[in-house]
Amino acid sequence: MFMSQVVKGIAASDGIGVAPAYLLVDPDLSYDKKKVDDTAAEYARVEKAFQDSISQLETIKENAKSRLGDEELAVFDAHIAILSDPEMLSQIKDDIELNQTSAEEAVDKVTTNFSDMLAAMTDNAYMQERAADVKDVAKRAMSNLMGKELPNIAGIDHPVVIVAHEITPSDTSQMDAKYVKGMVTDLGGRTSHAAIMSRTLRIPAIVGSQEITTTAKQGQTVIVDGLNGDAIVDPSEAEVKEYEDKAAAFEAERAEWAKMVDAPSKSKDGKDFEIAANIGTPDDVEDAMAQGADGVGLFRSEFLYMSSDHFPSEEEQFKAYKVAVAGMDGKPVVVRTMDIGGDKPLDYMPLPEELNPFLGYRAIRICLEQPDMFKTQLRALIRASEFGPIEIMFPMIATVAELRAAKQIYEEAKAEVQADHPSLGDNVKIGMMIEVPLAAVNADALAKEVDFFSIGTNDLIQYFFAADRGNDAVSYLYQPLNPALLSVIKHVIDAAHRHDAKAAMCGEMAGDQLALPLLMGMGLDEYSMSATSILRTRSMMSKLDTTECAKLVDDALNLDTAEEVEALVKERLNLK
Ligand SMILES: C=C(OP(=O)(O)O)C(=O)O
Ligand SMILES: [Mg+2]
Repeated sequence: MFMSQVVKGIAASDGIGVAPAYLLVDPDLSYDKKKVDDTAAEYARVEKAFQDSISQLETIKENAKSRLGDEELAVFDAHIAILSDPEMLSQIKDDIELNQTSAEEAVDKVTTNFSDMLAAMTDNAYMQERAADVKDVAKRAMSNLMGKELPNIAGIDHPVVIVAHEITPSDTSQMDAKYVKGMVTDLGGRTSHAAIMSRTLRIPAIVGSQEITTTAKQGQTVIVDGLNGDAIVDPSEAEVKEYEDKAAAFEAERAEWAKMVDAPSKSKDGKDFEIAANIGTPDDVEDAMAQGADGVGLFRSEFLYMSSDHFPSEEEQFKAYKVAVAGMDGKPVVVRTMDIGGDKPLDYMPLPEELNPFLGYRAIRICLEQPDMFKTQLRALIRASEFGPIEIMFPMIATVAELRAAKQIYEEAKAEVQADHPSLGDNVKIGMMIEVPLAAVNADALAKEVDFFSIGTNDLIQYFFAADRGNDAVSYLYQPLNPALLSVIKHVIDAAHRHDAKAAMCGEMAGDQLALPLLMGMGLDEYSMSATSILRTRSMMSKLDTTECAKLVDDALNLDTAEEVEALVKERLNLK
């Protein structure tokens, strides 16, 4: 009898997608050692595999041209150059002729020697990085030798559902949302960066399924239900029909929300709020405007650094910020200074090996240690403020001393810019993220020093509950509705207001339907979220009364568990 399989995971990005599975899993490249007799034929296999690899890279480069910049495209040229290296080819040839080794063994041995040699050049970071390139190229050549296909996200040119053990932010940045109809991973939590990117790209997604890579086979149809976290592998026709209907109902709801695009962000009783967009690159501004965002509440500037192969210069950064702020047409753009480290490393900026990178040398901690690098970003931002309202926000601030040090460096950067452009930067608002528990508790002292707070609940919850945000095994501890957490959030909002600072939120909780009435009841001013969630939130906000929301907060804070709060909110909202 026909049996589809349902794999359950964490719903990470709304929507429903159906397409054949594209496994982002490396093929098995192991081989048996053997002696060959016809060494000339064996070397001819190597030549063919290398030639095929070059042709594939040329095609991938050609296809990616419209989406990637010159620097990213140059990586393909570097890989082609390695495949044409006469020294490497002659060593492979010698090994086959002299030792009668198989093509697989010779390629494996020689490329491993090359990459080990490069990796050992500890005084030359550039050459060390090339070691990874040689490994990458060797993998392609080996798969061609063995007639196995290598996954290649940038080259996908037909509808697929991506199935992977784990997806990195750099994988998502190569995805073309036109073809990627959904994604399902074994690992990851709702606030992992891959999940956040899938929402930005509007790709229905399920993370933390634990078993999708063992259940789904290459090419098998997969339904991704990003609304409730079910992946249906090899569905029946009836199931496909059922989900097509569900997708149509979701689209109808979306069409209803779309009517809110020019509406103000107001509660039922007429209180004004702001609903802003979280963006990763200046290109996302277009979508933010199309979704009617009141501004950008979080520009994750580190993605600018991550998509480059070198440290972006002041001029390069200035151009990017200018595009973003000009694109928002007078609406404010909050740029968070670089939040590198944790799960967002930079290839060209070696960071120390750390046991706990999320608790380590990251974000503002790096910037305060390397003020010249920090100032380059700040000068670019101040200069871009000529083209629209830019606000600057510091990530991961724990103490008042850190905040003051960051502001001091900002003042120095401003003085440098003002030597050429007097008064530029005088209107730039300065804020900080609240994502370290100590900062949340100490919000009154910090609020005196800033124009605004933005609560980063992704990290705040991770640190508050001591539960890695990307680890599905502890995802039950992602509890935005936990009353103890809610009381801390309320304290942060109240502290901001006591000191005339604005209270914003840019963590994923800001777009959470069940959290919305609670946050409105606490008086949160700005809600910054994936652009895809803006209209749904605005629609829901227009139906909520702030006095009733405030009563809901009082009642919720008297409860003891997240489950009890969830039940209470659902009852008040008349949800099942
Ligand atoms: C918005 C946040 O920043 P990021 O998700 O980039 O860490 C957060 O921590 O909530
Ligand atoms: Mg954060």
